Amino acid sequence: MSYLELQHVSKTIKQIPVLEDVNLSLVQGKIYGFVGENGSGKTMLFRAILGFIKTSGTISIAGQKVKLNQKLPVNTGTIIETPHFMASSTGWENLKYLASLNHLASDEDILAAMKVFGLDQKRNLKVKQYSLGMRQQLAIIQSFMEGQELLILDEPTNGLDDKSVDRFIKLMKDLRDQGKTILISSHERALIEKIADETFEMAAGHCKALK
Ligand SMILES: Nc1ncnc2c1ncn2[C@@H]1O[C@H](COP(=O)(O)OP(=O)(O)OP(=O)(O)O)[C@@H](O)[C@H]1O
Repeated sequence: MSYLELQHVSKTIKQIPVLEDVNLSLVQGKIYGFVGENGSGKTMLFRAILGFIKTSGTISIAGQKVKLNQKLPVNTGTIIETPHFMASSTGWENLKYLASLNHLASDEDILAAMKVFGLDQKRNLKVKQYSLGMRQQLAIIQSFMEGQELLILDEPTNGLDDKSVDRFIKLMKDLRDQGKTILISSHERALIEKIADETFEMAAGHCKALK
């Protein structure tokens, strides 16, 4: 049965179609990759799935409709464009604050998630002292530390070095093996080839399956 379903999803901004009749039927427990050139609609598609923009057509997750700017049907971890954190607080304080919104991640969960990237060693540094890659690691950590069952990650490896990308790939496959459903967009086809069980290509708002 389909877990995440899009039926005839379209979006036009200022007379320009940015999503054109997108139809998707995704099952639980897989990694789905989305490739496409700059401006092809990857971010728009993810924003639509998250209920951040109004579209025509229907989007449903776990059998429930996604509604504009409302809580999603399932706990969903996201990275959409440049992640924002409180720069004058430490990495740890930022994650503790985010965890306090849902009360789902314990201190142990947060620490275990930080350890995936070795960021636990830097947890008491202020985010403004973090490198670009460390900030991206923090964004990845917040997206899965609560055991979120759906992950929607837009260009999640931006700024990561090779070792961190390898850790990210292993992490995603481990989460997939635990039954999580993961959508990843990237303009790097090589990453998507390594990580995705199924791949879609976005081009001028159209979305087509590649394998
Ligand atoms: N706020 C906006 N107003 C008008 N058009 C927009 C807006 N945001 C995005 N677009 C347009 O929507 C289209 C899809 O953009 P989108 O950000 O989804 O592309 P993308 O595939 O994620 O690109 P990138 O790889 O550069 O992140 C582009 O033509 C873009 O110009």
